[in-house]
Amino acid sequence: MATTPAPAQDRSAVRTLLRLWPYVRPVRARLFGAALVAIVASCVGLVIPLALKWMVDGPIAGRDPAGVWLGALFLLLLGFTEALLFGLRRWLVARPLSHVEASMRAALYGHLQRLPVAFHDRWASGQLLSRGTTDLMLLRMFLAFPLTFLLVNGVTILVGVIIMLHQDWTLGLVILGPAVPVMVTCVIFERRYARLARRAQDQVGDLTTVVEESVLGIRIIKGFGRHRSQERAFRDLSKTLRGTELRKARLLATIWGVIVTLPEVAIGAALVVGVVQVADGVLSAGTLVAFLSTALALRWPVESIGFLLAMSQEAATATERYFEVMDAEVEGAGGTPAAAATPGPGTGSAPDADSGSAPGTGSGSGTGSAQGPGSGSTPGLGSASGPGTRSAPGSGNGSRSRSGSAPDCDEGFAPAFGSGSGSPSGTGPRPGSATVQEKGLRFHDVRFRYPDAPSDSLPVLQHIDLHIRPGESMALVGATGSGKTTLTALIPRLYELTSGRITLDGADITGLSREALRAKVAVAFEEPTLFSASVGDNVLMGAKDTAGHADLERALAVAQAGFVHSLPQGTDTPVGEQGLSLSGGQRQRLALARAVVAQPEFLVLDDPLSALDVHTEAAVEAALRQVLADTTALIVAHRPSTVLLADRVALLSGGRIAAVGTHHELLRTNAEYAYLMSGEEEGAR
Ligand SMILES: Nc1ncnc2c1ncn2[C@@H]1O[C@H](COP(=O)(O)OP(=O)(O)OP(=O)(O)O)[C@@H](O)[C@H]1O
Repeated sequence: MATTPAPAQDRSAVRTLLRLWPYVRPVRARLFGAALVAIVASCVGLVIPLALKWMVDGPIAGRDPAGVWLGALFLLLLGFTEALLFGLRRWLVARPLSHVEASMRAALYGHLQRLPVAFHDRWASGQLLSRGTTDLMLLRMFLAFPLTFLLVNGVTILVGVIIMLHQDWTLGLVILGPAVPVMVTCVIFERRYARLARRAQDQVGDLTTVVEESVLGIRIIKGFGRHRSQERAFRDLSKTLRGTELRKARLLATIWGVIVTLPEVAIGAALVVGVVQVADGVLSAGTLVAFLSTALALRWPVESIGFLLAMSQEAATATERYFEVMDAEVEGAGGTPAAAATPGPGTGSAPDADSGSAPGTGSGSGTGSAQGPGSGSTPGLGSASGPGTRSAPGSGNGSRSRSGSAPDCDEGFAPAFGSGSGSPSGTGPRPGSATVQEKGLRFHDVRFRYPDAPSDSLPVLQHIDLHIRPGESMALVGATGSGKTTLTALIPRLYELTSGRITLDGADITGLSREALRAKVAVAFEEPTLFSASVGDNVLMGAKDTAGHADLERALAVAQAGFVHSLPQGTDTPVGEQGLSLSGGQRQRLALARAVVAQPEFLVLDDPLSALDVHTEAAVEAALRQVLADTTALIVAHRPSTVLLADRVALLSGGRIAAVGTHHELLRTNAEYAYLMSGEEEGAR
């Protein structure tokens, strides 16, 4: 399970909450206005005891009914004004705060999209979901309530205490007696509550993860009859969360008890002292009434401090959790076009070449201009121009021309790669363009270790030197877990290299802007992920915004995905969440269509035909051959039928390229390869 970073110890809640300022800034006028209105409303409430004093010492003592009616009317007016002002405050904050919540949520979502895959590998999805939902709701509630009322209540208490001291300072001191113990309790409470709030909010994230996994994996759970154990896991987590929530409630109850009891005792004591003073004739009855009314009016502002502090702590925790994600470094947009155009030692081989770019700073400086000259001929998907009529793979001389077998081979395995007959246009060196050796897709001494792997563990890939020539397709074969998927993920920079370089037509991929890189390279993964959108939208996701119906149809034809036309709404049919309304093979064909729709220069396919029946596979292969004729491709393959799509095969073993050659050469010369292919070899022949 992914983890979340350990919570910061003893952080300052105020400092943490201040980080919200950039989001609150645009609505500051409304917020301050609302706070001012609330302060006025509270102070209006404090005038009521003074009006009472006037009534008791005046019209009531003088038995003046008209005065009493006048006083009552005045009290009614004050009460009405107070209610109206509090209503106005609510109206002032409601809309801007929902705007703050929405903009924070949008910023979080945008940031999540830009974070590297390594980040998503580390973080449980439930933890991210809970940050985007529960935590942001807590923040909105904090801005709407505690933020204003901690200020409003503070001012109200201050004004109330001044009024009370002014009425009778001895009674005032009696009332102020519990202030110090209440404050000490609040400080202790705050620290403990902060720890519990953090724990509870993390546990909500864990619970969300379990729910999400269970919903997504419902078929497996049902298929294996695991619903009871899932329920148990869920129940255990909810029990833990309930325990934390109960501890929070107990803590809140304790502080509430202290905050309510001590002032009540003080009011009781003030009442006794006051009555004695009135009896002694030192204090007027009206003053005592006013004093006690003021003290009672302050009860709510004092009592609410407990839960306002609790809500503030929860908001501070939510802020902390929110910024744990927002502070994570996003993928840089890439290097400069210059760097891209001039490959060479040191150009961007550092794995963190793009790190450090703060959100929003990645200005995508690189553009398509980074492409090597001569590489721009976009292959027509269905055109099958030139040597598309490749002879049966495995013949050792793939009819597709190659630019010589020279030093593009790896680590000394250089079986004679066929007799590359003829030379394809666009592969020869031109003045100022990348040399023959540089053209195509090239791995230069690539080493890779997953960012979260222990530093003393062996890298998944090391000393990878591989050259896929322009227009060539290479199959990547290796045992399960040998690192094939990892290798393919490095080309579109889903992960940064630990060391070494990958170049496309001589341009270091770290020097290309992400946009330019992803425009050149298209990928289809083994797990075909679809989104809850229409079939057409899912496929066109791989194309430029300008792509239209013709591109869609061409890509569907290549992927043999004609089945979409028999769906109820054709290409407009929604595929449902994760495309689960389609079969695995159908999903895989749509993912393949998405990869080829943009007619990419470089195609990376991770075992793209694994879920297809033999007939569909043969049809897709026939169509794919046309695409591959003009595309430089790396195809992860487990089966000879897929391997046969490629001109050459690279065998990945022990994290290294162990051999490169044609299918038949490797079958003859490499025991491991022969073993890997043996399962289906007979059938293929
Ligand atoms: N995100 C990750 N974090 C850490 N290690 C990983 C991660 N993904 C894969 N690995 C490890 O990297 C190694 C290579 O995995 P990879 O998926 O590249 O193998 P593969 O050759 O594609 O396997 P298969 O043929 O089964 O698809 C495995 O040992 C795997 O455990």
